[in-house]
Amino acid sequence: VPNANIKRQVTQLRSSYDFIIAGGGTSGLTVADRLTEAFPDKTVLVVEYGEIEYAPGVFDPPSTVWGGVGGFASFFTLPTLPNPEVNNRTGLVLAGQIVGGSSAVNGQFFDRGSRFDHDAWHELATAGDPSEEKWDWNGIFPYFKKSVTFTPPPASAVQEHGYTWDISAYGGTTPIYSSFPPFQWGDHQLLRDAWKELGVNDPVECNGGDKDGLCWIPVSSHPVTFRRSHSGLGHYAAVNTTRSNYDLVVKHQVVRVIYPNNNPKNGPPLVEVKSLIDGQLSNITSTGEVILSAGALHTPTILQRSGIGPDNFLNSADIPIIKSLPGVGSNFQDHSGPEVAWNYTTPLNVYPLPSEMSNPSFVTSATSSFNSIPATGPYTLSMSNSAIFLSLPSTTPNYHLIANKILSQLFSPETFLPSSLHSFPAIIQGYKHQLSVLASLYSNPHLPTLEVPFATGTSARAINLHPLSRGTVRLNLTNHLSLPVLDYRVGSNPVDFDVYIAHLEYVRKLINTTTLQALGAVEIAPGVERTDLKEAVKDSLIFSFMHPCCTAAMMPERFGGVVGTDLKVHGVEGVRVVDISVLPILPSSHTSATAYAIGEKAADIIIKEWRGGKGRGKGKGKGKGKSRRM
Ligand SMILES: Cc1cc2nc3c(=O)[nH]c(=O)nc-3n(C[C@H](O)[C@H](O)[C@H](O)COP(=O)(O)OP(=O)(O)OC[C@H]3O[C@@H](n4cnc5c(N)ncnc54)[C@H](O)[C@@H]3O)c2cc1C
Repeated sequence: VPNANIKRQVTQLRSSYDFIIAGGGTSGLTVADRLTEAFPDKTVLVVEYGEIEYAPGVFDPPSTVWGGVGGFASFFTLPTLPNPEVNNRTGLVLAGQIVGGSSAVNGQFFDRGSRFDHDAWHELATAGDPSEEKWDWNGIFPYFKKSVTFTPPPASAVQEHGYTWDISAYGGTTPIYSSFPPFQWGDHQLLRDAWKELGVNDPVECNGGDKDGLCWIPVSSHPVTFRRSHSGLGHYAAVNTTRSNYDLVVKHQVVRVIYPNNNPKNGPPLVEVKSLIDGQLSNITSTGEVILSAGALHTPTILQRSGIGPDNFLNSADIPIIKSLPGVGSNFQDHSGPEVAWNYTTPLNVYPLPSEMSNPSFVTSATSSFNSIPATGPYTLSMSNSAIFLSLPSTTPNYHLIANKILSQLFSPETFLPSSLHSFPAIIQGYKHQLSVLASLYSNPHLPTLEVPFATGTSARAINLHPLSRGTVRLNLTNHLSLPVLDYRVGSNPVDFDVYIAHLEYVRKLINTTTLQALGAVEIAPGVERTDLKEAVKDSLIFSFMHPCCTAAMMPERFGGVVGTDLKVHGVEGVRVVDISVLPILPSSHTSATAYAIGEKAADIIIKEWRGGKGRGKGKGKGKGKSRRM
C-alpha cells in the first residue's frame, strides 16, 4: 500500500472538508472512493483508527493456513460480558483496526445473502412505505454486482474441483477481486459427497439471490496472485494517487460529533478526533456531511459519545443528550452456533491434509507455490470456499412449531429484550415487527437458517444465520474512549435454543452417511450418549463468527431504528451511517460483500442527493481547532 499521501497529524489536514468519513474500512473506503471520483471539486477526509501497513489477519497466508498468527496488531480484540443463558461463558470478537478495516483481516469468504434476506430488510426498513429507497433484492443486487470484479477460475481448476458459477451474478469492474482458489484439501470432496448423500442439492450459483444447498463461494483474492483483495487496496491505494481531493489520516480515533449549541439541527456537526500518537484532541469541520463507517462495534460508540443514544444510558454515562435514540447499539446481533465433531476409525487415505502444515518441506513448497505466478497451493484457499446453506423446513419437520413459538412471542416481545429497553415503546414495536418477519423467514423453504462452512476436517459448525436474541453495545462507563462493552445475550430468546438444537440434530446426520461410515466415523461431540442437547449447545456454542451487525439499524424511528433508507441518522442533521451497523437483521451470509454493497449503494444515494441540489448547503465557517483532552 503506497503511503506517501497518508496524513498522521491534524495539522497536515485542510481547514475543512466537504465530507468526513469516520473509519477507513470496508464500507467507508468504498464511499470515499466513489465520492472523490464523482466530485473532483469536493474534498473527502477519511479518519482511520488503525495503521496502513500490511498486517497479517487470522487467516492470512503465508504465516499459517488457519490461526496462529503472531500478534493481533491489526485487530480490535473484544471480550464479551458473561452470558447467563450459556452458563456465564464469555465470547471473543475481533474487528479490523487497519486501513481496509475488517476486509483486510477477514476469512475472505465472499458470499451474499438470499433474496429473501434483502426483501425482509426492505420490509423492516420501510414498514410498508412505498416512497422509501429500495433495499430489497432488486434494489441492492446491482450494487453487489458493481462492487467486485469476479474472474472465473482456469479450466484446470474447474476440472479438478468441479467449480460452477453463473456469470450473470457478477459483471463489476472495480478493483475489488474475487475468484475460486486452485486448491482444495484431500478430504474436501469426501465432505461434499456426504452432504449430497443427505440430499443437499448443489446449485450452480449461490450469489445470485437464490441460496439453497451446497454452495461454491468465491474468495476475495486477486485471481492470479491470490493475494487478499481488500478495500484499503481497491478503494484507497488503487485510486488515491490520482485524486487530490482524497485525504486519509491514520492513527486517529473519531471521538464524537459536536453540534454547535447542542442543537442537532445545526449540522453538519464538527468531528472531534483524538490522535493516538500524542493524545491531542482536535475538531475538524465538515461543510457537507459526516459519514460514520466505524463498523458495528464502534459506530454506536461514536453516536453515544455524541449524545445520540438511549437517554437512560446517556444519563448514566453523564453525557448530555443531543437526541434520544434508543436503537443506538441496541439491536446487536451476530452469527453463532454449536459444534458437531467426529473421529474416523479407519485411516483417511487422502492427500494433502492440513496436518501437513507441521511438515517443514510441505510448508516450503506451499510458500513457493503461493509466490508463483499464478499462485497455487493451500495458501490460495484462505479459510474455505464451501458451505451448505439450508432452510429450517429442510432441516426439521418441526419447523412450524418453531415458527409458531416465535409468533406467540408477539404478545409480549419485551420479555426477551434487556430490561433497560423496556421503557422504549419504539424498540418493543420494532422487535415485534422483526419477530413477525423472522417467523415467516423460518417457514420459508428457500431461506437458509443454517450454514455449515467446510474445507476439511472432522468437525462442523452449525451456524444459526437468523438469531432472535438481541444484545447491546454500550460505552465503557469508566472510560468512554476504551473498547465498548458487548453484551451478546446469546440465547436470551429461548427459541434460539430450539433452532440450535434442530440444526445440531441435522448436522450430526452427516456422521451416519455411508460416505463417512465407510471410514468408521464416530461422533465425539456432542456425543451419541448426550441426551440433553440444550446443555450440549451451551457447552460448545461460539458466540461470534465475526459478523457483528445491526447496531444502527435501518428502520423507522417509531420502530426503534437509527437510520432511514437514505442512511441519515434520525432527528439530527448532516450525519449518515454507512457500514454493517445499518442492517436490521443478519443476512444468510458472511458480511463483507454486504458491507461493500452498502458502501456502493450509499455512495449512489449521496451523489444523487448532492447532484440534485438536495445536499446541505455550504458550511458555517467553523474552523479546525484544538479542543479538550479526554
Ligand atoms: C476475523 C474476521 C473474520 C471475518 N471473516 C469474514 C469472511 O470470511 N467473510 C466475510 O464476508 N466477512 C467476514 N468478516 C466480517 C466482515 O469482514 C465485516 O462484517 C465487514 O468487513 C465490516 O465492514 P464495515 O465497513 O462495517 O467495518 P470495518 O471494515 O470493520 O471498518 C471499520 C473501520 O473503522 C475503524 N474505526 C473503528 N472505530 C473508529 C473510530 N472511533 N475512529 C476512526 N476509525 C475507527 C476501524 O479501524 C476499521 O478500519 C470477518 C471479520 C473478522 C474481524
